[in-house]
Amino acid sequence: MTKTILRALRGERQDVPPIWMMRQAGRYLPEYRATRAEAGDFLKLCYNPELAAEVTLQPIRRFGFDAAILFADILLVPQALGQDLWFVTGEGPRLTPLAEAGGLAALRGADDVHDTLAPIYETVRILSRELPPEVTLIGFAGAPWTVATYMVAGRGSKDQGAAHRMIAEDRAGFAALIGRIEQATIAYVSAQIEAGAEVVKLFDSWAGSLKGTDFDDFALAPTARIIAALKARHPHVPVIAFPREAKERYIGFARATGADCLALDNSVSADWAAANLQPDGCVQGNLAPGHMVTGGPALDAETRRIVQAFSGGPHVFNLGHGITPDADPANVARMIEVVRGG
Ligand SMILES: Cc1c2[nH]c(c1CCC(=O)O)Cc1[nH]c(c(CCC(=O)O)c1C)Cc1[nH]c(c(CCC(=O)O)c1C)Cc1[nH]c(c(C)c1CCC(=O)O)C2
Repeated sequence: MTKTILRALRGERQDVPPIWMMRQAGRYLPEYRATRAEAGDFLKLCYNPELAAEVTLQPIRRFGFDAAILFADILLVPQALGQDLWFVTGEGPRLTPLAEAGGLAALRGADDVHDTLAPIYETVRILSRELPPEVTLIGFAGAPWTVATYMVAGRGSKDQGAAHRMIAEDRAGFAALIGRIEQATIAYVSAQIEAGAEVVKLFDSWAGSLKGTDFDDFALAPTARIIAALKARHPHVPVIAFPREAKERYIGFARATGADCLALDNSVSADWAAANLQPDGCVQGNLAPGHMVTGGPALDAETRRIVQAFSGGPHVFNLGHGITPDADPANVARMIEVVRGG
């Protein structure tokens, strides 16, 4: 029997939507914190296939989600391209800003990423052996724009100002950077699929800060080219696109890029998305992650409202963004119970 997530991604409506959660392996779980301590730090955990597979499996064992997402990070691609990467506890990722690191010319070619990323493919192989047969394995990468914002600034930023400045000052140079990330992403994600990933998700977490033709050139077009390249090699592997905070640019995004499913943030309304996006294919997401912290009757009500809003078409239940470290695992268990009819 085809797995529930694959059925949804192929456009099938189901009475009970399949469910998984962004950042389901993470610091809100005590078993994750223990395994990360055993690995040493977050990056060592990403590059340790046995332990990365272990943390991927933890939320499956604890909650029985319908999908597991490979444990890794979108910033491993810039690292594989040769940019220094480290994480500052409590603050987030740091890279040597691209201009200081010698610019695009100093980066490796897109086909040279596999030496660094080989342990990730090993994690995927372990997971495809060890996951329960009904659970779907999702691979992922960052979309080029979001990855580029970190590469240019050397860190996360609220407004992605450094990348926008580069677009204004050197549009051709920025387009070349996007092209390099795009090629590396195709190589990386193809290798994940060949190792056993059954679905791919492309995270464009900062898509919302691109407007007009910048959105077309740096969010929509690179995503469309990546999906076209993946579909040429692996036509049966569904792709989930996540142009977070794209607002009205969500409309038509699935059709224009060839994505099989749109992941929704929690700023769009479920009724609007059901009317405007679901007719084009599967939708995923939308529950505000804060409910995993606060729980209670509002969690039940919002979960039911989203299930109801999307009940007329293909739907994968998920949050609108990643679960936060202060979340209570009991609220996750309750959300799943409500989705499955409790
Ligand atoms: C922008 C982005 C990143 N990474 C990712 C994105 C896109 C999705 C989003 O918008 O959140 C994607 C990501 N990061 C991680 C995963 C693993 C799979 C999963 O969802 O469980 C995935 C899919 C692990 C992680 N990636 C990170 C953690 C926390 C690290 C830790 O354990 O200390 C995890 C579990 C670190 C990370 N990684 C990144 C940041 C900004 C941070 C710091 C912020 C934070 O701490 O939450 C870059």
